Amino acid sequence: MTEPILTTRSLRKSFGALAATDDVSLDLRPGEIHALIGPNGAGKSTLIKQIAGEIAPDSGTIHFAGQDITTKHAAARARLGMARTYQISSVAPDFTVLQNVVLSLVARHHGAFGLFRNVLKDRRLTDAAREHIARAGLSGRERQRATDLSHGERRRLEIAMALAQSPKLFLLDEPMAGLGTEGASELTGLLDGLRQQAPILLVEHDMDAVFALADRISVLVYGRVIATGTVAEIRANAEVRTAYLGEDA
Ligand SMILES: Nc1ncnc2c1ncn2[C@@H]1O[C@H](COP(=O)(O)OP(=O)(O)OP(=O)(O)O)[C@@H](O)[C@H]1O
Repeated sequence: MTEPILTTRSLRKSFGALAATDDVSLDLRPGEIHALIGPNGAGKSTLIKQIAGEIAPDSGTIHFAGQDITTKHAAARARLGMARTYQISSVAPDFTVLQNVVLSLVARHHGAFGLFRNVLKDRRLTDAAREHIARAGLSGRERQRATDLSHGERRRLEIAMALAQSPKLFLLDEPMAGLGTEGASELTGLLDGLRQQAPILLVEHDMDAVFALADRISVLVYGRVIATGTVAEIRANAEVRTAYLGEDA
C-alpha cells in the first residue's frame, strides 16, 4: 500500500487535568478524504492545531511527507505543503480575488517575484492564479473585492489560495460552517474533486457532507479515537452510534 502522507502516533495534549488529545494515532493516505468527527469538545480542533504546528503535543510524533515534523514551526509545515484553509484566512478583504491568489502564489515563492504592483502584471502569475480560481469555481469573480464575496465564495477563495501553495495535504476545519444547504452541497462537490490534488483531513459537523465525501472516518470522543473505518463501518458501529451519531445513525 502507498505510504501515508501524514501519520500521527500516540499524540497527547492535556490542558491541566483535561486530556484534550489522548493517544491519537491516525494517518492520511494519498488521494483520500479522512474525516474527523466527534461531539463538541472531543478534541478535534486541538488535534488539528497540533498537526498544523500551532500547539505542541505533550508527547507523540507527527510525520508529514516523509519527515518527522513534530517540533517544526507552523510556517515550516506550510512550506512543506501543509495547507490549512482556516489559517490561510489571511484573505486581504480589500484586495480582489485575483490579487489575493497572486499574493498567495508570491508567498509560496518567497517573494522571488519582486514588488506586488509589478507581480500583478506578470502573466505567469496571473495566468496561474486564474487557473486556481477556476478550479475553486470562482471564474468570473476575479475582479471582485474579497469583502464583497458571499460566505460560500469566500470559502472558495480560501481554497484557491490554498491551491496556490502547491499543497500536499489540506487541513480543513469545518469548511461547511455557516453555509446553507445549497452552499454546503456546492462545496461538497468542490472538495470531492480536490482530493485528486492532495488528500484532505476534514473536521466537519455536517454529517451529510462527511458521509458523501469521506473515504474513512475517525471518531474522537473525550480526546480518544474510538473508531476508524469506512462510512459503512462507522454507521454500523454500535459504540459510535451511542457516543455520537444517536438517532441519525
Ligand atoms: N487553550 C485551552 N485551554 C484549556 N482548555 C482547552 C483549550 N483548548 C481547548 N480546550 C479544551 O479541550 C477540549 C477539546 O477542545 P476542542 O476545541 O479541541 O474540541 P472540538 O472537538 O474541536 O470541539 P468543537 O466541535 O466544539 O469545535 C475541550 O474540553 C476544551 O474546552
